[in-house]
Amino acid sequence: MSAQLSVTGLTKRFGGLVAVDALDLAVEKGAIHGLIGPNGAGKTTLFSMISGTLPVSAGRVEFEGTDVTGLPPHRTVSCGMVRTFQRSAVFHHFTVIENLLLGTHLLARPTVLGSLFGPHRRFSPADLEAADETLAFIGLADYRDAAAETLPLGHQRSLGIGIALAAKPRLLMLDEPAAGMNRTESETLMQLIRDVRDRLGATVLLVEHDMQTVMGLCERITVLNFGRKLAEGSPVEIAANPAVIEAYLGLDEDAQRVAAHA
Ligand SMILES: Nc1ncnc2c1ncn2[C@@H]1O[C@H](COP(=O)(O)OP(=O)(O)OP(=O)(O)O)[C@@H](O)[C@H]1O
Repeated sequence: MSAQLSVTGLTKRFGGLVAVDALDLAVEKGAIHGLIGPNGAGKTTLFSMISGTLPVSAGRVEFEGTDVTGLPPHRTVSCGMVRTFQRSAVFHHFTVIENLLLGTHLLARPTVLGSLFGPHRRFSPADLEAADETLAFIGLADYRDAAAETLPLGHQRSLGIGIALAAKPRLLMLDEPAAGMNRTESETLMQLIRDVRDRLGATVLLVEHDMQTVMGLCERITVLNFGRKLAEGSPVEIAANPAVIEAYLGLDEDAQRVAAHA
């Protein structure tokens, strides 16, 4: 099977620091693929290069056979790749349905102002219908007209995913979606991510520190360390990999989480 996302020799240098070092990564269509690694391993930098928010120093990113290296974010979105950020990216003062409506327009525009005040600022009945569909899909129909800032963290994260879904991604990239969540919230999130793959057919690539979420959700996991690929395999293979456990040693919390799944 050929990869939907193919990263070759991708490199990011910040002055003398090589944050991502000649990395190769293949993500299969329809996979839920996890990216883990100790703090500073280069996970977010990799995401940012793939999604076009950070220029690459070297290497190539191909999506569905097209070279998307260095394209700005609104172009990668048009190609079908949508990324969320570590902190939940919702518009706090807007209602839930307004957030989803903005998502439709925002993600495909180069600037926020362009989306709010540009020629397409009026929402059509079709936009509203699509936003309501997404609202039901993310399980927030009861909160339709609530201000986003009043939602609990788990719901805000679901809304963040809903905003990303408005752009109809074929690859959804999630940066630490479960950060700060309690177990119940992360279970709900995991089900939503499975639904994104199973019901919408999107591939999911996620960075996550919460091992229970990663191990329970992903079919394939890539481990980064110092900007390089340390290991790749199924959750069972990764949890039993001595190099992976070694990389996490000394980082007490993460080490315990990895060891707990070995
Ligand atoms: N804009 C920047 N300028 C300089 N150095 C940076 C910049 N962004 C990241 N780095 C450095 O690059 C390395 C990789 O950082 P990155 O945030 O990608 O790691 P990460 O694996 O996502 O870490 P975490 O799990 O803590 O989010 C780190 O050493 C970081 O300090």
